[in-house]
Amino acid sequence: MKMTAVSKSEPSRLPILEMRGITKTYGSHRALDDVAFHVMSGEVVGLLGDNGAGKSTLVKTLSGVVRPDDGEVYQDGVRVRLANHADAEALGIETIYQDCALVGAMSIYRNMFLGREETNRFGFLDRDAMRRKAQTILESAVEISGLDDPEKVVAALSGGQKQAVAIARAVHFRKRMVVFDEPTSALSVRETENVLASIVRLRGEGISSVFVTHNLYHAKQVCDRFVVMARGRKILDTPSDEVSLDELTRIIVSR
Ligand SMILES: Nc1ncnc2c1ncn2[C@@H]1O[C@H](COP(=O)(O)OP(=O)(O)OP(=O)(O)O)[C@@H](O)[C@H]1O
Repeated sequence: MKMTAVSKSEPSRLPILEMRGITKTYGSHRALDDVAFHVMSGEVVGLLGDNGAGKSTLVKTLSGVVRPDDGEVYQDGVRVRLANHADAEALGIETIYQDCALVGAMSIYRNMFLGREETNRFGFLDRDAMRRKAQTILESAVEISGLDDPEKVVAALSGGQKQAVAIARAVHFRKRMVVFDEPTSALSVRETENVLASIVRLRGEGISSVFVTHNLYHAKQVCDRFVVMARGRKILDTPSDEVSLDELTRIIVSR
């Protein structure tokens, strides 16, 4: 991993993640054009914009799924590599997509420990330990009904319940930042409220969130700052209390 120290004049105010000059081209189309994006500790950043604005592409660079053609990434002021999923893991970034990337055929507890399975001293999977821990995690991190049995198969869960499992996993493994890619678009009103409450709870734990959504009301409820994209460029970066919903709508629609 390439690590280059940069100025640390204000250590406490360094972003936990900062991207500079991010560019991504598909053929002749610039999906991201010299984008600067940062997230502070415990901050909820709403990533907004019309269809095709570049939100998903930016989120995919954050989660290491898309490798930009150009640009730099810094964590706590130190230049880091973010070129694949393993890099994102190492930087403490968890992405929660609509389908949450959980394995449907596996139980809740197996999904919670996917890739980080606990083993006993003989090297075998310690299912009891994982089951017990999953139970505790679900009880403490998730306020959503239907998640009391860690043995339940994930395919049998609703969209909101799946997201709750993914969120609980992020909290338990002390992620620094959770990226939500349109998490509420397929959820019921109650499930949406639960996801929004989870984002607020994550902030309480000092975990930052990037919240991609088309729903400005939801964004306004939980975001500290808005970043608006249009045609691959960042066109607005503002504290959420400095812009009204009407203004936001106008800015997004006018581009
Ligand atoms: N794999 C790809 N191949 C070619 N073009 C792509 C690819 N991914 C994205 N694009 C293009 O890049 C642009 C930005 O797409 P992106 O999915 O990032 O937008 P978005 O803001 O997330 O839109 P939406 O809200 O509709 O999901 C679009 O014009 C899209 O067609």
